[in-house]
Parts: sequence; C-alpha cells; structure tokens
Amino acid sequence: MAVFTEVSTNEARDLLRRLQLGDLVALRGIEGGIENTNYFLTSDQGEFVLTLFERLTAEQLPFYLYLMKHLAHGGMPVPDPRPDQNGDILHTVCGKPAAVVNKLRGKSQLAPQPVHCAAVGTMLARMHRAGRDFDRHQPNLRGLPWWNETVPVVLPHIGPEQAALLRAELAYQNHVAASSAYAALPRGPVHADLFRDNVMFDGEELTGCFDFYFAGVDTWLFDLAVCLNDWCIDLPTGAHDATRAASMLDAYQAERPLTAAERELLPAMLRAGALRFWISRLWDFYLPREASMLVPHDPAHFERVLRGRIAHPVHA
Ligand SMILES: Nc1ncnc2c1ncn2[C@@H]1O[C@H](COP(=O)(O)OP(=O)(O)O)[C@@H](O)[C@H]1O
Ligand SMILES: N[C@@H](CCOP(=O)(O)O)C(=O)O
Repeated sequence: MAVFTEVSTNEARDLLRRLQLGDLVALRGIEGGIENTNYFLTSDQGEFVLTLFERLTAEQLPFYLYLMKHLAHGGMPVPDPRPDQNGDILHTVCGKPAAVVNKLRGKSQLAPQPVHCAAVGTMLARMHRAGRDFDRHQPNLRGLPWWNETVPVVLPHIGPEQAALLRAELAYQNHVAASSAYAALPRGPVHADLFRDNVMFDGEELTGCFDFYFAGVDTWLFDLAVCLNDWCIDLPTGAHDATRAASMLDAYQAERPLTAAERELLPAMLRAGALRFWISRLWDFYLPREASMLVPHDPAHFERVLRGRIAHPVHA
C-alpha cells in the first residue's frame, strides 16, 4: 500500500467528528495508489475514503475537489468531497492537506471486455460535457511543460536507445503542440489518468470513477487517448486492441462526435498519452519517494506502448 503518512485512530476519530460523519468503526490503509496516502474510514454512518495529499499543495487542490463536486452534482458517478461545519472541503490531517469522500461501490475491472470499454467511453464523453461549465481553471500539471522539465532529469538514468526515443518524441510533441490542428482541439477539464484501476464496475455496470488528482484543463482528445492506451491494449505487449478501441470510440462518439482536428490528431495524442506516463514512471522509478510498501509502476510498459503507437498509428 502507499501510506506515506501514518494516521492514528485518534486523528481519524477527530476528523469524522469535525465533518459530522459519525463515530469511527474502522481505519484501514489502502493497497494500491502511488501518489497519496489513502485510508478507508468506516463510521457508523457509512464508508469513506480519506486522502492525505503528499505532493499537491493547498493552492492546487481546490481545482480537483471542486471539479469532483461539480461533476457529482452534474450527475456523474464520482466521489463528492465532504465539507466541515464551515463548508470547507479541504481539511488538514497530520499537517497535510486532506479530503474525505464517499467510498464508491464496485471493484476495478482489470481484464476489460468491449462492454467495459464502451461504458468508459460513454462516461468520459459525458464527463467532458459536464465539465464545460466548471468555472475554475488549472492546467494539466503533468502536461507538456512538465514533460520538458522532467525529461532532462530522467535522461541520465536511461540507456542510449531509450534516451534517443525520449528526446525525439518530446521534440515531436512540442512540434504537434505548436500546430494549428492542435490549437483547434476542443478542451476543458479532463481526468487525465482514467486507467483501469481508477474505475469501478459491478459486473458490466460502471459504478463510478475516482482519483481526479491529475486532472486539469487540457484537450479532450488527450483524455480519450490516455483511456485508449490503457483500456484497449494487450497489457503484456502494449499492442493496440482494435475491437475494444472501436467499442470505446463508438460509445464516446455517440455522446460527442470527434471533430476533424481530433480525428487528424488521434495518432499523435496516443503517442502523447504514452509519452506522458513513460516520463512519470521513469521519474517515479529513478527518483523514488519514501513510503511503506510503495510499488512503482514499470516504465518499460509505456516505452513499449509508445513504440507501438509510432510503428502502427491508430486512426479513429
Ligand atoms: N472514492 C473511492 N471509492 C472506493 N475506493 C477508492 C476511492 N478512492 C480510492 N479508492 C481506493 O484506493 C486505491 C488508491 O486510490 P488512488 O486514488 O488510485 O491513489 P493514488 O492517488 O495514490 O494513486 C484505489 O485503487 C481504490 O481501491
Ligand atoms: N496511472 C498512472 C500513475 C498514477 O497512478 P494511480 O494509482 O494514481 O492511478 C500509471 O499507471 O503510471
């Protein structure tokens, strides 16, 4: 589990009292996750998730928390941050910024079928629409400027073939970002990390999604590309799965058809999505943080995905 900060039962009990969420029944550190400290909090009023933010600051966090609130109130199945008696949804626990949200029903579908990919496509398009009238703005903090900053930090740790690919792809993505087709892409608040482990299912029913802490204002196409790169590939090889991808794309487009610029740039954004997670995984792997039982994700996976998307471009 990724528990960077240990929370005592007394601290958890005090927090539940401040939020008027009842008396503590159980407190359990959560396995999975690599960014924040997460606990399941059970009280006599229900089940909640407590997150202590390890990297994000109190200035950055309102965007994510109010986005979740906005989407939840817009009918999307996302966790709704709980306020204290003053109406504040950003709290402090163990000296760290923290939030408490409702625990979603269901479990991750780690071997998705076309029906699951279609459900994700539908939800993603609806989330994009629901986010259009969200009035806060914060860029994707793991977007192109972060890639440009972080690539030089990881380059000394990797081999010459990888370094050549990383440099070349970064140059290509800077070129794409400067194009008129890119400027024409529709954008808004995006999740930007909607992987298999961030969506809940009950059988074939999608019951919700969480982990909005990489969200930001970016192109909707980038968000879709991140999903296609995780839900619609063969995990061992990184190979694109055309059947699952067609299910996701058709379902997405039934809610919001892609524009001409989006269709043109889908191959480039699939590469961008792979590059983004290759860089972050390299960064987490070679510059790790202290946490109990933190398991870094394998960077080589996204190197394979990137090479695959370059060798075999995928069109909508
Ligand atoms: N609202 C929620 N409802 C149910 N489970 C959740 C919720 N939020 C987090 N979890 C559980 O916690 C785990 C880690 O959460 P995640 O947000 O992915 O962590 P991190 O931000 O550290 O990557 C998830 O895999 C999931 O099992
Ligand atoms: N999904 C990303 C990293 C973020 O991890 P998460 O547990 O917060 O989803 C990856 O797989 O590299």
